[in-house]
Amino acid sequence: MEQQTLVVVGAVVIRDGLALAAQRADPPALRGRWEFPGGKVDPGETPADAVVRECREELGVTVRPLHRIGEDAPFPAPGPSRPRPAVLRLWRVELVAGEPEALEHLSLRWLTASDLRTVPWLPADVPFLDLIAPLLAPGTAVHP
Ligand SMILES: Nc1nc2c([nH]c(=O)n2[C@H]2C[C@H](O)[C@@H](COP(=O)(O)OP(=O)(O)OP(=O)(O)O)O2)c(=O)[nH]1
Repeated sequence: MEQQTLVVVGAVVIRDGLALAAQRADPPALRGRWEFPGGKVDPGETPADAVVRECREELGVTVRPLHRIGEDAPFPAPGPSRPRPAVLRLWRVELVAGEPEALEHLSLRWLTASDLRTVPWLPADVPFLDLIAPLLAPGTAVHP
């Protein structure tokens, strides 16, 4: 039987020309890799609502989705027995309230365009970096 494609949303929080990147804590195979805060869309939930929910759960902040960045990027999501077909869908979001905290991640970093490729991203995120870099300040952050 064909498996339904899983939709994973990621929030690209940009503030003062810096993009927020989050370092995964788990599962062990993904620990230490970097991603955009987010997760799986729940049944009956819109992807934009999932972005807002995940940012509240993972960062403790309120965000407002602005627009999607690029197209869905297919990737094999790790499953309990074998990988599931999934797509990564990124949204640019505005930080409305709160200061992001690593509630579920190992750490957070604010990245400039030149910092963007200095962290080991999950593979599905890499094609998006060319679209995100032009939205960011060019130089190296003083307090990344
Ligand atoms: N959140 C997020 N997940 C990503 C990104 N890139 C990428 O390949 N993934 C993968 C990692 C995971 O296999 C999957 C998302 O799973 P997740 O564990 O974050 O989802 P979730 O928050 O809903 O967690 P759970 O309820 O299943 O525990 O998508 C990204 O930028 N952000």
